[in-house]
Amino acid sequence: MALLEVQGLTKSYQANVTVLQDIHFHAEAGEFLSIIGPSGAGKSTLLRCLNRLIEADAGDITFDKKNIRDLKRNELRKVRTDIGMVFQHYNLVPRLTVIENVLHGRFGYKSTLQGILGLFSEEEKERAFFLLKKLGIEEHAYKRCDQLSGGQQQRVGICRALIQNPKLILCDEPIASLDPHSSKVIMDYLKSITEEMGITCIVNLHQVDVAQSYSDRVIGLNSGKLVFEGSAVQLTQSFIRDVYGMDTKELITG
Ligand SMILES: Nc1ncnc2c1ncn2[C@@H]1O[C@H](COP(=O)(O)OP(=O)(O)OP(=O)(O)O)[C@@H](O)[C@H]1O
Repeated sequence: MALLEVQGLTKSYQANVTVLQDIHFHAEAGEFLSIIGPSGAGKSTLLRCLNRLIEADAGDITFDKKNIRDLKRNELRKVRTDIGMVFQHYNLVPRLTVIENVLHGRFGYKSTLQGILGLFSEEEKERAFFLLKKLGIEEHAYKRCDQLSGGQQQRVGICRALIQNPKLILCDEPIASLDPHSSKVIMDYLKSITEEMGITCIVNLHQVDVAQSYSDRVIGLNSGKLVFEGSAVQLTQSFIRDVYGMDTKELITG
């Protein structure tokens, strides 16, 4: 069985305006899956429905054999420790240090009091340093996050997701605020996470060429409908036109 199975997912924010319509797809363990589509297609809504940051109206989301949409608050909290999230604007606490931000990824495992007091074990701290080293930013561990570049902050965001020991990482336009070099660094790290750690990554992207280079599979949304699902190789010009209604040349990042 796939790690994640989505069936018939539907979402409207307002009556008669369907943002996601009957979406079906799956993601295997260790797979790198991109979601592409024009602005407003529903990519962020879809990603956020997966961990119930946004509540879908209908459909099933089966993650690790559990139907996410049926879970009660405490069960959902537990399942969310298996699902990391990486955001376009990093969502770090700017005045806190890099290491403190990374350790925030352990909050899902703590009681409220432990969380407030910032009680972390030596093992958790060692793991945080290990991850910072892996992402090449251990020298910045004690700097405030607002002293880091965008690319470095995104690496902190990835470390914070990884310290959860997730099975799945959802990345909502992780490179949309970054220059081409930093974007490549982040995409390379995300790819290595799937390959070396076996963690599934689902990544919303605006750049078709990036999706094609990094993904095992791509899904394409247009106006809330799934209009493509297949391997990067199967994503031909004709399918790209179905997704965007235009030629790829306008979508290549260069
Ligand atoms: N909270 C909300 N309330 C009402 N409508 C919303 C809300 N969030 C998103 N929408 C609408 O839902 C549609 C899909 O938005 P969504 O952000 O999921 O698209 P997207 O593909 O991620 O777009 P982008 O690439 O520009 O980020 C858009 O028409 C948007 O205006």
